[in-house]
Amino acid sequence: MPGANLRLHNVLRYLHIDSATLCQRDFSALDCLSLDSRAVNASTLFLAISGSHTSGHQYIDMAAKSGCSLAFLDTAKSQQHGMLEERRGKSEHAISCLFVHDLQQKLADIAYCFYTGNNTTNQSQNALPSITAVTGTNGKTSVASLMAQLSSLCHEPSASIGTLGVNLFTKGAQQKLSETINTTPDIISLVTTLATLQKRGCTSVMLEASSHGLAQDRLSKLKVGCGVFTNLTQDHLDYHGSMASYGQAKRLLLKAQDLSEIVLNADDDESLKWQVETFDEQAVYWFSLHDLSAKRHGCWASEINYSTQGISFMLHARFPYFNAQQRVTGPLIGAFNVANLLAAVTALLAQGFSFAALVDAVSSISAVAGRMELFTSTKASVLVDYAHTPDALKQALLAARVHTQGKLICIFGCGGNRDSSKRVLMGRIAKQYADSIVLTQDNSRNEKPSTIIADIQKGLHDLAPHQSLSIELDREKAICQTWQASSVGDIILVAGKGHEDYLEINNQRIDYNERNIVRRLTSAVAPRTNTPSAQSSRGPQ
Ligand SMILES: CC(=O)N[C@H]1[C@@H](OP(=O)(O)OP(=O)(O)OC[C@H]2O[C@@H](n3ccc(=O)[nH]c3=O)[C@H](O)[C@@H]2O)O[C@H](CO)[C@@H](O)[C@@H]1O[C@H](C)C(=O)N[C@@H](C)C(=O)N[C@H](CCC(=O)O)C(=O)O
Repeated sequence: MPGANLRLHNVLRYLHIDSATLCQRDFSALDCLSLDSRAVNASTLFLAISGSHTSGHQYIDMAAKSGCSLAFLDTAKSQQHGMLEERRGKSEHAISCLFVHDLQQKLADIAYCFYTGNNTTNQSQNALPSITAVTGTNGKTSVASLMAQLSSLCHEPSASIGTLGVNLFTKGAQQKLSETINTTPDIISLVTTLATLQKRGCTSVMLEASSHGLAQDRLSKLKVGCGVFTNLTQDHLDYHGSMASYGQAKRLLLKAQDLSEIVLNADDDESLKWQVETFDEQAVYWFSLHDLSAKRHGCWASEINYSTQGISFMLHARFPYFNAQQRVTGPLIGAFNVANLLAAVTALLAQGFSFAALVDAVSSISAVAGRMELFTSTKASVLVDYAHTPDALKQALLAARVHTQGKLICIFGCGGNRDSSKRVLMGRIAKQYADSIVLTQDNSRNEKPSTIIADIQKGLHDLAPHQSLSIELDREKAICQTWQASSVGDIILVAGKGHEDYLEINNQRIDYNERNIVRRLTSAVAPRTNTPSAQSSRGPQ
């Protein structure tokens, strides 16, 4: 790996700027790139470009204050390419500014030169981890995470990049490396992350490709070997204007460099549009909850069982060079997760993974933290989920229902100082889909918890004879007491907090980690097993 000066030298060579331009100033500390003045320090080369709201040029002084010593400024043809200017703003911190023509278009190549020393996209990317991009309205995060877990269980360390930040998986164990501002980061952040991951031994990366990211060309200089499309439902119309252009933005993935394998959802009509737009050299694979038509290659599921231990189904794979089938089991909840798992397995098989190794690996996967995360025990199984809107609560309860053999118990509250109209709706949904309801505190902020609970109760009149309602404001106590009173076959859905690690009460954040509370409670009695026991005969709803 080139040293800091060598990195800069590589970039200057690519830009056809003589290194002597830098007048022998010492930039040896530079070891990373950033587009954002808020993220720079003494070792950052700041790349100032224009955006839709503002321009990086306005933040040169701010970057200097943070210790940044060199900035590249995007410049029109009127200014001389390669001109160096010393700036000393109000802060008295000096910063060297180098003017670069069409900096915006050169960002990817600058990043490749800086981090890999190569100035061709092909060479550079071969040195970095391979990329699978996952797009679609729902399931991106889960599919990317499942793929990274499975790949790491079968092969080398693998990573996911998306809504949950940058996560590195080694033999299935997850390590969070950093947060991401955008689901799909800008090209500079992406190449920076790929270089960091490569240093840590990571060989493959599963990247969430948002429609904004695709529409804004964030991936255009990235070599994406495999693309996965999950589904399309209504979202982001404020940005894309119509479902047609939202769908079109997603399909821009087909134009990604080097895309050779595409995985489509045979149960989603939008996939047909993808199929029509694929290029000859792209191989198409499918996944489905139903038998794939004999002409299609890919994976499907049959004999799906949902239990308090998770999902279990017969995995069928039909690929050009092999056919196989075997039962797989995993601690995941809901038909949508069967689909997510099928998408992940199909994409990995398409890339040459062994069927037997993948089947083995499935039993060791975990749900995404705080998203229908299953904790099994000798009493009820507990699901920790982030659902905090009426629709999300409904979907979580519907998914949990098919796994329940006894009672479905729902523990939840609502936030304070926010949209109060959802409270009664969430009450109604709990009444419609749960057997027992326990109301408790969520982030009440500076509202009285009893007022919030009274609002939820307005949706909980006239419960059926088999239903029960209780109230316990102390959230941890509510969970412990409910679990103590539960029986084998019951499922307790604790909704609202998910992966968060605080409660906001009286306008103060207090430490509160629901996943740890539930893990302690359930594992004190029995460690989690991944082997489904008694299974529900009910199908997905
Ligand atoms: C509308 C939109 O997508 N905007 C994105 C766009 O911002 P922009 O072009 O408006 O940039 P700008 O704010 O004008 O700033 C121009 C330049 O000045 C820099 N700057 C700006 C301010 C400052 O203090 N210092 C500084 O250096 C900026 O880093 C940027 O380089 O380019 C930025 C850099 O790549 C993105 O971070 C930013 O995403 C904003 C944060 C955002 O909220 N985007 C959402 C809509 C989005 O992209 N969401 C999708 C996920 C959607 C989903 O699936 O749910 C995503 O991929 O995250």
